[in-house]
Amino acid sequence: MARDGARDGHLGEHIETDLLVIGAGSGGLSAAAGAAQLGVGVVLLEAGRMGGDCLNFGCVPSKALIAAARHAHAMRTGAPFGVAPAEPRIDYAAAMEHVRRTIAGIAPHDSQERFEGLGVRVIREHGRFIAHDTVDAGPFRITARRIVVATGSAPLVPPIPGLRDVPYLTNESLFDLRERPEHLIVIGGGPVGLEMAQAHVRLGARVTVLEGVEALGQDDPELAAVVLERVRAEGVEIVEGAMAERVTGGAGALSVHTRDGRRHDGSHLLLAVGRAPNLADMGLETAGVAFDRTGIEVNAGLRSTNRRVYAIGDAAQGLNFTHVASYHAGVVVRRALFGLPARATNRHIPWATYTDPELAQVGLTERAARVRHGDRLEVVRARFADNDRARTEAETDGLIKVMVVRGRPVGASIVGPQAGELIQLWALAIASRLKMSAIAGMVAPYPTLGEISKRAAGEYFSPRLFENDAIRRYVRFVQRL
Ligand SMILES: Cc1cc2nc3c(=O)[nH]c(=O)nc-3n(C[C@H](O)[C@H](O)[C@H](O)COP(=O)(O)OP(=O)(O)OC[C@H]3O[C@@H](n4cnc5c(N)ncnc54)[C@H](O)[C@@H]3O)c2cc1C
Ligand SMILES: NC(=O)c1ccc[n+]([C@@H]2O[C@H](COP(=O)([O-])OP(=O)(O)OC[C@H]3O[C@@H](n4cnc5c(N)ncnc54)[C@H](O)[C@@H]3O)[C@@H](O)[C@H]2O)c1
Repeated sequence: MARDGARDGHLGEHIETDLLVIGAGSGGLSAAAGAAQLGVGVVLLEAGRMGGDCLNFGCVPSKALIAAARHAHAMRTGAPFGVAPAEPRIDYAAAMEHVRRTIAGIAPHDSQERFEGLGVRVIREHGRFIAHDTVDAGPFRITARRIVVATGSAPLVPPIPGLRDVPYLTNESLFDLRERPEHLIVIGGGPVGLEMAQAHVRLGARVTVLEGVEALGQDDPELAAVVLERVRAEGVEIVEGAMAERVTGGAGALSVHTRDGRRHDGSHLLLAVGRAPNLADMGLETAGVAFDRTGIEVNAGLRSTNRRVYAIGDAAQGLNFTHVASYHAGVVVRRALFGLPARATNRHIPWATYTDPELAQVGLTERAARVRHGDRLEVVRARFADNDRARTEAETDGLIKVMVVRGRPVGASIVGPQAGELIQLWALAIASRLKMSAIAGMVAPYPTLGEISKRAAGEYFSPRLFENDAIRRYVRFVQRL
């Protein structure tokens, strides 16, 4: 409902609505679509591009560039298959054109027009709280019964001396490049850094990754090591324990000085040292919404310290993934619109890093499971080297580890081909509290990479079956009968 704003001293339009969503990225779009389709009045604010980070600067462009790089890599590595290896002639601008086309192809799904078609009132303005239930956005003042903050995050720019004096790239500018960097220095060995490092080396750039602590440090170190070994073998120089402390030089010739006293020279610099939630200039204090540098403080129902205001996705404290933002949106819709006691948990949330080989995780890592469950933990493993499909593809690097407590998986870690696809079975198993017997009993088509999951479950039961004297005696007894 819109009313004349002049009465409250505001000269623009004053809108009253059931739900105001701030931010049209993965989280905000899911929340707005869900609510609008239930017939609720929704206003959606977006200050930048519809689709947010994932579509414009994150998942989609990075995976599109990775796909281009995979083609280049395949040309160099055909020898074992009898295909003469050839050094590809790479048109970096054309690879980036594939990135642009991919974004453009998906954009209509996230567009203003589509959301207006769903009945959402889309306003392309920056939102700022002026009261606990009211947000100003350009000429609009919006009062809402419920407000969802889905403002996402931006690349963290640390206060490294000299950094602001050199042209540096982030995920927001990298995909605008049309000329291949000659020597890309990446600060940060997390998923952004490693995915883009491998893509660039495959596309013919020299690449150095400087990681202050441990590369891919959020993942199981044994599995992360498999990725790092491959990425290094492809030519990326990965320096761990190399905290960037100072940057010197200028466009085309810059140097990063690390705490260990070394200097690393390159032509371009990519910052990939994490994310900062987009919460500045939002008037959150005015609205009584508590937050810190990691995001808005929320309870299990994703409600902030202001009971009308929810926070989802990268704007909330917790994991930063597109599927988490969408999952959060579902929790908020169920809670705010249906009044259901929905709660968000990370217990069953998977994530994957799309290097080659891929690295995927759901639930507890071995280290975390050991701390939580102590001696009750059993870890079963299976290797891609023992998977027939992986052999046919000559993709035998990698393994799966499943953390099991009292017959149920509490975590799974996979490094290897299509780990991001393979982790999904374990995400389902953990979410649905399935037993290992359910996985062992599943019939998987042969030959598939997915058989590795069944094999891991088999590893759990093998010692129980084949090394159990009572079972052996019973089988002998049945045979005598
Ligand atoms: C390079 C890279 C690769 C990634 N790859 C993956 C991947 O493969 N898989 C995966 O799951 N995740 C990936 N991520 C993470 C993923 O992009 C984010 O977790 C996801 O986009 C978060 O969604 P969101 O809705 O919380 O925020 P966003 O998508 O960032 O959307 C927030 C929106 O809010 C708008 N906004 C901000 N403040 C305001 C305001 N005050 N008023 C109005 N609008 C505002 C912004 O303009 C933005 O459009 C990647 C990230 C990066 C950087
Ligand atoms: N495949 C995916 O799902 C995917 C891909 C990319 C990004 N993401 C999301 O985006 C988030 C951000 O990714 P990211 O890789 O930017 O951040 P990250 O926090 O995961 O990794 C950043 C790395 O930079 C290092 N670092 C920090 N300061 C440094 C310095 N001064 N010098 C050297 N190293 C330094 C840290 O030790 C850390 O290892 C991830 O947490 C993830 O949630 C997901």
